[in-house]
Amino acid sequence: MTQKQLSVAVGIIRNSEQRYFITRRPQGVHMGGMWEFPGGKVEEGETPEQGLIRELQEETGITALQPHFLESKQVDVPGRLITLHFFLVERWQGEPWGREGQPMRWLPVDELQEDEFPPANADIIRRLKSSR
Ligand SMILES: Nc1nc2c([nH]c(=O)n2[C@H]2C[C@H](O)[C@@H](COP(=O)(O)OP(=O)(O)OP(=O)(O)O)O2)c(=O)[nH]1
Ligand SMILES: [Mg+2]
Repeated sequence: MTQKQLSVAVGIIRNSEQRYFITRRPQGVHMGGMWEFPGGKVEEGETPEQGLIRELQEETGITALQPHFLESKQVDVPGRLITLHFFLVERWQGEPWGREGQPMRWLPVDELQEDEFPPANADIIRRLKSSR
Protein backbone atom coordinates (compact mmCIF):
# COMPACT_ATOMS: atom_id res chain seq x y z
CA MET A 1 0.00 0.00 0.00
CA THR A 2 1.31 3.45 -0.82
CA GLN A 3 1.45 5.78 2.09
CA LYS A 4 0.52 9.38 1.58
CA GLN A 5 3.15 11.65 3.13
CA LEU A 6 1.82 14.68 4.95
CA SER A 7 3.64 17.50 6.64
CA VAL A 8 1.72 19.40 9.31
CA ALA A 9 2.79 22.62 11.03
CA VAL A 10 1.51 23.13 14.58
CA GLY A 11 1.60 26.37 16.58
CA ILE A 12 1.92 26.25 20.35
CA ILE A 13 0.68 29.75 21.18
CA ARG A 14 1.72 30.86 24.67
CA ASN A 15 0.88 34.26 26.15
CA SER A 16 2.72 36.34 28.74
CA GLU A 17 0.69 34.68 31.52
CA GLN A 18 2.06 31.31 30.36
CA ARG A 19 -1.33 30.18 29.10
CA TYR A 20 -1.69 28.11 25.97
CA PHE A 21 -4.26 28.67 23.23
CA ILE A 22 -5.95 25.44 22.18
CA THR A 23 -8.87 24.69 19.89
CA ARG A 24 -11.15 21.73 19.41
CA ARG A 25 -11.11 19.68 16.22
CA PRO A 26 -14.53 19.29 14.61
CA GLN A 27 -16.30 15.94 14.77
CA GLY A 28 -15.92 13.68 11.78
CA VAL A 29 -12.34 14.61 10.81
CA HIS A 30 -9.15 12.75 11.75
CA MET A 31 -8.84 13.07 15.54
CA GLY A 32 -12.22 14.83 15.58
CA GLY A 33 -13.39 16.07 18.97
CA MET A 34 -9.87 16.19 20.39
CA TRP A 35 -8.21 19.40 21.52
CA GLU A 36 -5.25 20.56 19.45
CA PHE A 37 -2.76 23.29 18.94
CA PRO A 38 -3.91 25.14 15.82
CA GLY A 39 -2.21 24.30 12.56
CA GLY A 40 -2.57 22.21 9.48
CA LYS A 41 -1.11 20.77 6.35
CA VAL A 42 1.94 22.35 4.81
CA GLU A 43 1.32 22.92 1.11
CA GLU A 44 3.53 22.14 -1.84
CA GLY A 45 6.33 24.70 -2.10
CA GLU A 46 5.94 25.97 1.48
CA THR A 47 8.42 25.54 4.30
CA PRO A 48 6.88 24.30 7.57
CA GLU A 49 7.29 27.81 8.98
CA GLN A 50 5.47 29.37 6.04
CA GLY A 51 2.71 26.78 6.38
CA LEU A 52 2.47 27.53 10.08
CA ILE A 53 2.08 31.26 9.53
CA ARG A 54 -0.62 30.70 6.89
CA GLU A 55 -2.53 28.13 8.97
CA LEU A 56 -2.48 30.32 12.10
CA GLN A 57 -3.78 33.20 10.02
CA GLU A 58 -6.60 31.04 8.61
CA GLU A 59 -7.57 29.28 11.85
CA THR A 60 -6.92 31.92 14.53
CA GLY A 61 -6.57 35.26 12.72
CA ILE A 62 -3.11 36.05 14.13
CA THR A 63 0.13 36.80 12.36
CA ALA A 64 2.81 34.77 14.14
CA LEU A 65 6.12 36.60 14.62
CA GLN A 66 9.38 34.66 14.94
CA PRO A 67 7.94 31.20 15.58
CA HIS A 68 10.49 29.02 17.35
CA PHE A 69 10.88 25.48 16.04
CA LEU A 70 10.78 22.92 18.86
CA GLU A 71 10.72 19.44 17.37
CA SER A 72 9.23 17.16 14.74
CA LYS A 73 7.30 13.98 15.32
CA GLN A 74 6.36 11.19 12.89
CA VAL A 75 2.98 9.56 13.20
CA ASP A 76 1.91 6.47 11.37
CA VAL A 77 -1.83 6.35 10.76
CA PRO A 78 -3.43 3.83 8.39
CA GLY A 79 -2.75 4.98 4.85
CA ARG A 80 -0.63 7.97 5.73
CA LEU A 81 2.57 9.03 7.32
CA ILE A 82 2.28 12.39 9.05
CA THR A 83 5.20 14.52 10.15
CA LEU A 84 4.17 17.09 12.72
CA HIS A 85 6.41 20.15 13.12
CA PHE A 86 5.83 21.87 16.46
CA PHE A 87 6.61 25.56 16.86
CA LEU A 88 6.41 27.75 19.95
CA VAL A 89 4.70 31.07 19.20
CA GLU A 90 5.13 33.74 21.84
CA ARG A 91 4.82 36.86 19.69
CA TRP A 92 2.07 37.68 17.23
CA GLN A 93 -0.10 40.44 15.85
CA GLY A 94 -3.83 40.36 16.49
CA GLU A 95 -5.72 38.30 19.05
CA PRO A 96 -6.26 34.58 18.45
CA TRP A 97 -9.81 33.30 18.22
CA GLY A 98 -11.60 30.32 16.72
CA ARG A 99 -11.94 31.81 13.29
CA GLU A 100 -13.42 28.64 11.81
CA GLY A 101 -16.02 28.37 14.57
CA GLN A 102 -13.97 25.95 16.63
CA PRO A 103 -14.24 26.07 20.44
CA MET A 104 -11.15 27.63 22.06
CA ARG A 105 -9.52 27.88 25.47
CA TRP A 106 -6.49 29.45 27.11
CA LEU A 107 -5.05 26.99 29.62
CA PRO A 108 -2.12 26.96 32.03
CA VAL A 109 0.31 24.13 31.34
CA ASP A 110 -0.86 21.91 34.19
CA GLU A 111 -4.37 21.88 32.72
CA LEU A 112 -3.22 20.54 29.34
CA GLN A 113 -4.37 16.93 29.48
CA GLU A 114 -2.50 14.54 27.23
CA ASP A 115 -5.53 12.29 26.82
CA GLU A 116 -7.61 15.13 25.36
CA PHE A 117 -5.10 15.62 22.53
CA PRO A 118 -4.09 13.33 19.66
CA PRO A 119 -1.59 10.72 20.93
CA ALA A 120 1.17 12.31 18.84
CA ASN A 121 1.04 15.35 21.15
CA ALA A 122 1.90 13.48 24.34
CA ASP A 123 5.67 14.02 24.18
CA ILE A 124 5.49 17.72 23.44
CA ILE A 125 2.93 18.31 26.21
CA ARG A 126 5.19 16.49 28.66
CA ARG A 127 8.08 18.63 27.48
CA LEU A 128 6.07 21.81 28.10
CA LYS A 129 5.20 20.59 31.58
CA SER A 130 8.77 19.71 32.51
CA SER A 131 10.36 22.87 31.17
CA ARG A 132 8.56 25.28 33.43
N1 LIG B 1 -3.38 21.11 13.92
C1 LIG B 1 -2.99 20.05 14.60
N2 LIG B 1 -3.00 18.83 14.01
C2 LIG B 1 -2.59 17.79 14.76
C3 LIG B 1 -2.16 17.94 16.10
N3 LIG B 1 -1.81 16.71 16.57
C4 LIG B 1 -2.03 15.82 15.58
O1 LIG B 1 -1.83 14.60 15.62
N4 LIG B 1 -2.51 16.47 14.47
C5 LIG B 1 -2.86 15.80 13.21
C6 LIG B 1 -4.35 15.72 12.99
C7 LIG B 1 -4.47 15.79 11.48
O2 LIG B 1 -4.30 14.48 10.95
C8 LIG B 1 -3.28 16.65 11.06
C9 LIG B 1 -3.64 18.10 10.91
O3 LIG B 1 -4.44 18.26 9.82
P1 LIG B 1 -5.60 19.36 9.76
O4 LIG B 1 -6.87 18.63 9.62
O5 LIG B 1 -5.51 20.32 10.92
O6 LIG B 1 -5.19 20.07 8.44
P2 LIG B 1 -5.75 21.43 7.88
O7 LIG B 1 -5.89 22.41 8.99
O8 LIG B 1 -4.86 21.76 6.74
O9 LIG B 1 -7.22 21.05 7.46
P3 LIG B 1 -7.93 20.82 6.07
O10 LIG B 1 -7.63 22.04 5.24
O11 LIG B 1 -7.34 19.55 5.54
O12 LIG B 1 -9.35 20.69 6.48
O13 LIG B 1 -2.33 16.53 12.12
C10 LIG B 1 -2.16 19.24 16.70
O14 LIG B 1 -1.82 19.47 17.86
N5 LIG B 1 -2.59 20.26 15.90
MG1 LIG C 1 -5.99 22.40 11.03
